[in-house]
Amino acid sequence: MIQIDDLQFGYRRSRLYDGFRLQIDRPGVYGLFGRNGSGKSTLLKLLAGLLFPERGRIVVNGREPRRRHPDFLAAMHLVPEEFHLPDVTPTQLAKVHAGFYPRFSRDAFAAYLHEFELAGDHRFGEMSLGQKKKAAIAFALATLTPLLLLDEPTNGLDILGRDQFRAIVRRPEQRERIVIISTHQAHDLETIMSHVLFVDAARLALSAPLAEVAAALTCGVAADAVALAALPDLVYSEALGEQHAYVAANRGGQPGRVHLELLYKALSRNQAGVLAALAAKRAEVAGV
Ligand SMILES: Nc1ncnc2c1ncn2[C@@H]1O[C@H](COP(=O)(O)OP(=O)(O)OP(=O)(O)O)[C@@H](O)[C@H]1O
Repeated sequence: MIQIDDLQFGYRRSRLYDGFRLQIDRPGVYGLFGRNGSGKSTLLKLLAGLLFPERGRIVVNGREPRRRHPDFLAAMHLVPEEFHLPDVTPTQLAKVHAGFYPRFSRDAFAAYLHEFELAGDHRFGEMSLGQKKKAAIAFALATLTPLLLLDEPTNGLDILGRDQFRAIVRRPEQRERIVIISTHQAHDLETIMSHVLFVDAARLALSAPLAEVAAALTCGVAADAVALAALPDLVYSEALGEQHAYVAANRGGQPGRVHLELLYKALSRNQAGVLAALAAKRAEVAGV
């Protein structure tokens, strides 16, 4: 479980986080979104205890990451965007590093390598960038730590690799963990994500279950400008030739599919509109 209160952090002169709060108390796949430079990688490093808050408090599974307590390290795994693997094989990697993770599953690791079409005896030095990334992800997913942090995991994976990644994350043994995935590849998360987190301007602008977003907002395509103009409570739109893709408040309709790329644009261009639609839906559900 994660609790961040009043976090302040910056590099040298720039203040990246100020009064930042985040609470995660349920397992799930949390998609972490935000503009370039908004601080997603930094947040993952703070959660992993690789960077320390200037002010405020971060607690992960009852421990402060900055203290790097052995119990904390055994319950968390981070795959950074860029990483180095020694020139060994996946099997040798598991032999050496599995011991750090009490829940590590050799069976799951073998199954994930198989899913990614990787051989356990293939040296990392002879693998392509995408293959190394798959091996690192397979290892990370096999640790079964209660917290898993993945920074841009699907960057460098081919189209089938992205499918394979989603298939592994959907497996039952992954459901008990908190998996936070920072990404710009919104489509890669659409079918596996349970919660959306959006960081902006030093704060957490949005933290919501995807089901709540689906109930509050409708993503769709209007046939033309006239149909678009007829939509009540429009939050965001963009032209697609004659047609217009849009995000609008969902007034009493059934929850539909959330188009994450459109949601991201709506949050970037009209954050107040998105938040107002969510607040209205919460009030409606609460019967206020
Ligand atoms: N080691 C560092 N020293 C100084 N500034 C840094 C350092 N690392 C990151 N920054 C700055 O902090 C800000 C946030 O960086 P971060 O990598 O956390 O953003 P991000 O949201 O992950 O970005 P992207 O989407 O481009 O990957 C950026 O303005 C970046 O230039």
